[in-house]
Amino acid sequence: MKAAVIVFPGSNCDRDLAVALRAAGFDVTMVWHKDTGLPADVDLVGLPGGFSFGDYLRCGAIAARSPIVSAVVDHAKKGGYVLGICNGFQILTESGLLPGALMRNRELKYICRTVPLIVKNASSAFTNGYRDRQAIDIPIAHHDGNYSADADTLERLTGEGRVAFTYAANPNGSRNDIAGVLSENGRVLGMMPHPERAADPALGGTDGRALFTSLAQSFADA
Ligand SMILES: NC(=O)CC[C@H](N)C(=O)O
Repeated sequence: MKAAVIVFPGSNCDRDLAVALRAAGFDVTMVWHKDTGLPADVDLVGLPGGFSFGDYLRCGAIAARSPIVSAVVDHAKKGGYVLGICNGFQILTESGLLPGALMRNRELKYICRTVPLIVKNASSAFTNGYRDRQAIDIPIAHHDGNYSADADTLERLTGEGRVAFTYAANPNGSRNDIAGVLSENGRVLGMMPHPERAADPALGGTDGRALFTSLAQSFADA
């Protein structure tokens, strides 16, 4: 099981993501954003949280034009798995791999706290270790986490079971309380909350761990 974690200038959750993936059994390679190719036979690409390129223009907009992101888009188009967390989710919408956009939080403030989520789809490769409707606590840390998409897209996401997680108490104004969405084939997940920050008791919580073990189990079963 091979994973690549992409490192952009300003990433700050890349090592945490690598630690969580390694704990679940992945062999992880860190890949610099200027590289043009992913390691051979990579199963999963992780786009980490942080402040890539200082959040200039829009969060994730410059990172989405990095050389490596073309390779990540090709990987996804071939049916590869991609996990984008927080800034990684913003990069996924900016690169067109996921629909919608992450706008400024409703109160225009940076929010950094643990929030309750509801697992809306427990059948994806990312979430099969959870139960449907399970309540979990995961930290958020963002100023642009307000998920927005047009009405048709929101209806499609809900109808196709592509809303992976919702907020139990909406902290940022996201449409339909959306905290994480899946691609049409279920192999790309973008989420604003940080499961890698809740994957070890020493971090104050373990509700994020099942996301990494779900993935590991999915690859083991494949
Ligand atoms: N923790 C993060 O990845 C933050 C993402 C982005 N810089 C924001 O604040 O919205």
